[in-house]
Amino acid sequence: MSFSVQEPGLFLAILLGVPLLLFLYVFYYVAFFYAHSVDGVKVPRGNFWIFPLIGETIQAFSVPPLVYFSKQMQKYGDTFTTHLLGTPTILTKDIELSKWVYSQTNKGLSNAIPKTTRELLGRDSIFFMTDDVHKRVRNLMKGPLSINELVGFIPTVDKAASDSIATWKSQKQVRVYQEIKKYVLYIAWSYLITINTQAYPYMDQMLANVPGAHVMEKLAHLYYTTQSGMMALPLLIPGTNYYKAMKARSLLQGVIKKVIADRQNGLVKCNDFLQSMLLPMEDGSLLTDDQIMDNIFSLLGASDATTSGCVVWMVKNICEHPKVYEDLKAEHDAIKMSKAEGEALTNADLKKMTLTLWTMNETLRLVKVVGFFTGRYADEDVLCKGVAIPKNWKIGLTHGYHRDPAYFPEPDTFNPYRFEKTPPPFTFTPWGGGCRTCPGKELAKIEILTFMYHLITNYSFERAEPDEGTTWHQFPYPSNFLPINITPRI
Ligand code: HEM
Repeated sequence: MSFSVQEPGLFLAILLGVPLLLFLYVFYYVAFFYAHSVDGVKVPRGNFWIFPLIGETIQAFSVPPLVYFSKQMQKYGDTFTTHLLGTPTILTKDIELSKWVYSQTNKGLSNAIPKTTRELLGRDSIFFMTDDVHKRVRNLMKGPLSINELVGFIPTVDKAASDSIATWKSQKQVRVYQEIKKYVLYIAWSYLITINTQAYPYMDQMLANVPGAHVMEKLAHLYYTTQSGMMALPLLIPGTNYYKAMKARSLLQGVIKKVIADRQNGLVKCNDFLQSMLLPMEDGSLLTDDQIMDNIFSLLGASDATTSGCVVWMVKNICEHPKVYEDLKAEHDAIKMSKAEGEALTNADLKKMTLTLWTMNETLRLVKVVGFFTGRYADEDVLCKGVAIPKNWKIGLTHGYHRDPAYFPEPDTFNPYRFEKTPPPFTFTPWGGGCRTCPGKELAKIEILTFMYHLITNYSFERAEPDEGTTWHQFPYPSNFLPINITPRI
């Protein structure tokens, strides 16, 4: 259909009607937005820009998140209102408010995770559990993820780090982020669900059409395909990333379900995380297959970008701080000297890596590796510490107090030695807080310290591209995956 000056009525209606509708919509939205309050308390000051669906999304994502936060916080204070990715959002660096939010699981707040991620992680994931179910599943996970249990896993991590570093022998340059991601994923699979091709002969058949030289590579391929759908538009149309991700997930799901069935039938018994998930919870009930599967998926996802992100930023920081690098060499060389050739690291060795631990902490203080926009959705109107969080709004936790000079003098300077003194309570929260505190932090520490030991004792390294930028795609990482020039140490 076309219209022309022969249809002046229609033309005039469109000419006046469209702007009028747009004006009314924006007017309604402005009124609706500013009228928002909880028990008479208005939402914090801020700006949501003129188009409600877009809000400040473009401004917020076109600069590093820290630049955006500090600009808005200078204008509006430690807690401000904005509109990001279609959601009215309150962002805060206020310690009391953050502490309160972290401590809630069942009082009207749920994890703010995009819909696509939710579908791919699975609805029965720990990330979306609340109330008693969350508590019971956390308690079940506590055992296998405790340091006492993990001590027995250190030799496996040690071998994985040593093997990973050994593959660099013929190379002069490696990209740290790519290498570390392979290592972290391998460990996650090994710990969560022991994959043994002899015990699971059907796996070869199920994965026959998946690219990869062996089962682990095929599983990694499926995992990464699933991951690529996490930030994609939820279009279930052949060819889209989301469609491919859902297909990969369904294949992985089939494989894991068969492994679970073998364990339940007692055909295979392994000492891994999955075996612990088959035990009864404190009320005597068992997890369903879907709950087990979704949580294995969730732990794979939760461990991957975070641990890899931490290591890659640590290596970058070490390259840029020669004194720290020299002191770390001394720390690791002393441990190496105390061990026989090829002897695996022990928990006692890891405990000697004090400066490495401080370097990890300092890195996590400066870079929020879990992504800058973590937080909670309000399932009902919430009033907390004088801040109104209306129903369906998001409260985003920026960890901005990590850069508060009152707690961390010269906060923008990389200085691991500051961790010689424990920071004041709740000023340093890289693992979150309250009942959702990261349950994988002990495993992450073992992976990180062990990898740094093998890297530092085997190679001298320097940045190959000192001007490399940062990509802020969900999780921050060096844009070219941090290429480093390496020379074997004799
Ligand atoms: C350097 C590495 C890591 C960092 C910095 C980190 C950080 C965090 C943070 C801040 C949270 C809380 C998020 C929130 O409250 O919204 C969290 C939750 C979680 N993390 Fe980690 N994490 C790391 C590694 C791991 C690893 C290796 C695993 C698994 C083995 C893991 C499993 C989880 C799980 C399952 C949750 C959700 C807990 C719940 O909702 O109850 N994380 N992590």
